[in-house]
Amino acid sequence: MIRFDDVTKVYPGSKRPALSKISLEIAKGEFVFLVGASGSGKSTFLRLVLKEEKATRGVVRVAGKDVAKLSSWKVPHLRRTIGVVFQDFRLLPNKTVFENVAFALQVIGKPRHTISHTVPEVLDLVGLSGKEKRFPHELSGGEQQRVAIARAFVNRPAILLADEPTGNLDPTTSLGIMRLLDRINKTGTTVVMATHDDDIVDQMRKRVVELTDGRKIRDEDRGGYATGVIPPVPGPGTGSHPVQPTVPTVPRGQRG
Ligand SMILES: Nc1ncnc2c1ncn2[C@@H]1O[C@H](COP(=O)(O)OP(=O)(O)OP(=O)(O)O)[C@@H](O)[C@H]1O
Repeated sequence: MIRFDDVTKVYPGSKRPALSKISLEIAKGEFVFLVGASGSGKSTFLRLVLKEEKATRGVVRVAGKDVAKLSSWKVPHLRRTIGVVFQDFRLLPNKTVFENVAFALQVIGKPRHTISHTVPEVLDLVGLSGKEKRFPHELSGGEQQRVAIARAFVNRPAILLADEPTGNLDPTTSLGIMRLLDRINKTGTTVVMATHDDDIVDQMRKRVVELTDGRKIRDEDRGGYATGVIPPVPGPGTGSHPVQPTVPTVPRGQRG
């Protein structure tokens, strides 16, 4: 679904690459966490997928297509197959919940009758039925992020990119958002999420790709936020502070 072949990105005027020689494949339906310190290149990775930035070297493929070879009139089509969610929600403040989600369908020319039945469906999916008429300032942060996810998902994109979606939320609210992203992933949507949230990564046990200074230093199935330990599975009797087993982790592709 997403494939990087030896991709390097150097921003104009910068000496150090934001991404350096990244090769990686994300299959349809995968859930991948992108982790790494601030400035390690996570957002740049997402921008290259969206063709908001061009790779300096290497090839970025999305749904089998080399994005560098897409003519400019095909870029909106590429972006329609990708939903995006940000840390700061980016809702339209003077539109209601319904209108924020409906707008995503209006701009791609969906007819009114499609909008009137699709928007309530997706608002139900994200747990916001009954709040259609609220404005963003009348919602909690978690609810605003649910609206943003509804808007990103209403067109059933093949890929959902999330850049620090829990960055402004408390731990409990964050967990609710992660459950929602997990549900969306289970519908077949490929999810790539950049995050600094170690608790979330440790609890979810998904594929983890770690970047340092633009280089990929780890790609691990069911990984934790940090290298070297498999996160604990909370279970009966473990309480809220389960003992963390220190066992070798399994690099991607080497699992038996
Ligand atoms: N538009 C730009 N022009 C020049 N340099 C940029 C630009 N955007 C990002 N960079 C640089 O590229 C590097 C990677 O930045 P990027 O935003 O991808 O990192 P990040 O891992 O997403 O960071 P954060 O976790 O803080 O969002 C950084 O050194 C940053 O300063």
